[in-house]
This record gives sequence, structure tokens and C-alpha cells, in this order.
Amino acid sequence: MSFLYCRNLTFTQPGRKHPVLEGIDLSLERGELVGLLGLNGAGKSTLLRLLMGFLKPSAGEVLLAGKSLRACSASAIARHLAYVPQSHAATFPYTVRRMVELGRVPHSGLTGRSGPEDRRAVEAALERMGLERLAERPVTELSGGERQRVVLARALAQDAAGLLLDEPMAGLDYGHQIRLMALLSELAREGRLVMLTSHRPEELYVRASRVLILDHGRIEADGVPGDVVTAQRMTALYGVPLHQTDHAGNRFFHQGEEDE
Ligand SMILES: Nc1ncnc2c1ncn2[C@@H]1O[C@H](COP(=O)(O)OP(=O)(O)OP(=O)(O)O)[C@@H](O)[C@H]1O
Repeated sequence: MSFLYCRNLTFTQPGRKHPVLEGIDLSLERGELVGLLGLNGAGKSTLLRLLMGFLKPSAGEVLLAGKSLRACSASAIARHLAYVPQSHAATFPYTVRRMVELGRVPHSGLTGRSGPEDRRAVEAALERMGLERLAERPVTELSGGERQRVVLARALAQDAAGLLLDEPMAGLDYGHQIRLMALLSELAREGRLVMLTSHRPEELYVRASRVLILDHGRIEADGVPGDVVTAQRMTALYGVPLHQTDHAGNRFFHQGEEDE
């Protein structure tokens, strides 16, 4: 039984003729770091939102730990899956610590008192995202990248077995990007499912255990990075001529003349 599974997953936006996603079959397991590539508008966010149960499929279904999402309450889903959205406006001046504490709600309930385990999870998440010094600041007074780290910390505090992240690197400075990718692979090694959408194939080549390409509403490629993140596929996907150079476990894409 897969941790997260979907079959024939199809989604059409209300009032639209063509489906965004059509007949998607996927088995996602704990321990995998799955990167999802695709053009703008390919349906990457839509797929994550369907897997989270935020959108209802037009056809097909999603199973979480063997159970149909339709039969799961929001808090039951949140105990298994944490989600980091693509963008998030801060409207209420909660402190950073309070925001991260909200990640514990699926465990303790909205009115539930936080116990030592909750406090430990919150402090660990603040530390992992380098937010200790910002903990008492209102989130409305943070920069975009700092706020992104708060949302990531909230997802970490949730301590779910699966983590679905929509372009989590967006807005982070270079150091935090590198640290976050390292953290995501550590979380996968700990036995979690980590799935992220990305516009950075080179980064997925290094860190992901599996890469999917979403194109024309379907999974066009699904495999190990070495097979999927290739110049040929990236050229076909993005429509720009690319060559690849492999060096010290990295793969770089570049335009222009191929290496000798
Ligand atoms: N609320 C909405 N109403 C109607 N169409 C929508 C809505 N949200 C998204 N779409 C359409 O659904 C398609 C898929 O959008 P989605 O956000 O899943 O793409 P994406 O792959 O995540 O793109 P990006 O890389 O730009 O984030 C797009 O064609 C988009 O225009």
C-alpha cells in the first residue's frame, strides 16, 4: 500500500472545457524526495492541491495511507500531510512563534493546550529554519523570504509523514535555498515523503530521488534524476536549446556549443 496514491486523477476548472490534469496515476512513498517540473500553468499546484484534498477531482481519487481522501477529515489529512503554498500574504500580526505553533493544531486542536512535545516541535522548527532571533516579531513586519521560512517552519512543526511544497525556494536567499534543499533531503532520508514543485532542474538532479515532468495534463516522465533531467528532455520541455555538462555529481545546463 502506497503512502499517497492517486488513480485516474482528472481535474477541470469550473467553466473550462479542457482538463488541467487528465488520468494521472501516481504512487508516492515515504522516503522519496520527488521533484515536479513543468511549464507555468502546467498544473503542478493543481496536482498538489488535489493530493492535499483542497480541490475535489472531476474524476479519479486520491488515497492517503490506503484511505480515500473523501473519507478523511481535514485534521486527519493534516496529521499525515503538511503543505507549503506558493504564496501567502500575512494579514494578521501574529508573532513568528505563534504562526509556527499553528502547525501543531492538527495534534493539539485549536483550543487544546500545548504540551512539552508541541513546544519541542515548535522550537526545533524555529531552529531548523534559522528563525530563533525573529521568534517574537509580527509576521506582517517580515520580508518575503523571512515569511516563507515561517511558513516552512509551520509545516515542519506539523511533523507530518508527508510534506508537499509548492516552489519552496521562491524568495529565499541563496544560502537558505541550499540549506532548505539539504533539509528536505534529510527529511526524506528520515522516512518522510517530500514532494516539491520546482523550476530548477539542476537542483533536482542533485537532491531528488525521483523527478516527474508534468506536460499537457499528464505525467510525461517519471524516473531517477539521471534519466529524467537530461538536456534532451529539458530542451523539449522548455523550448530552449540546452546542452549538459556533468561535473562532481552535478549536472549543468547551458546554451550554445556542446562541450567537446
Ligand atoms: N482559480 C482558477 N480558475 C481558473 N483557472 C485556474 C485557476 N487556478 C489555476 N487555473 C488554471 O489552471 C492551470 C494550472 O494552474 P497551476 O497553478 O496548477 O499551474 P502551475 O504548473 O502550478 O504553474 P506555475 O509554474 O506558474 O506556478 C492554468 O492554466 C491556470 O490558468
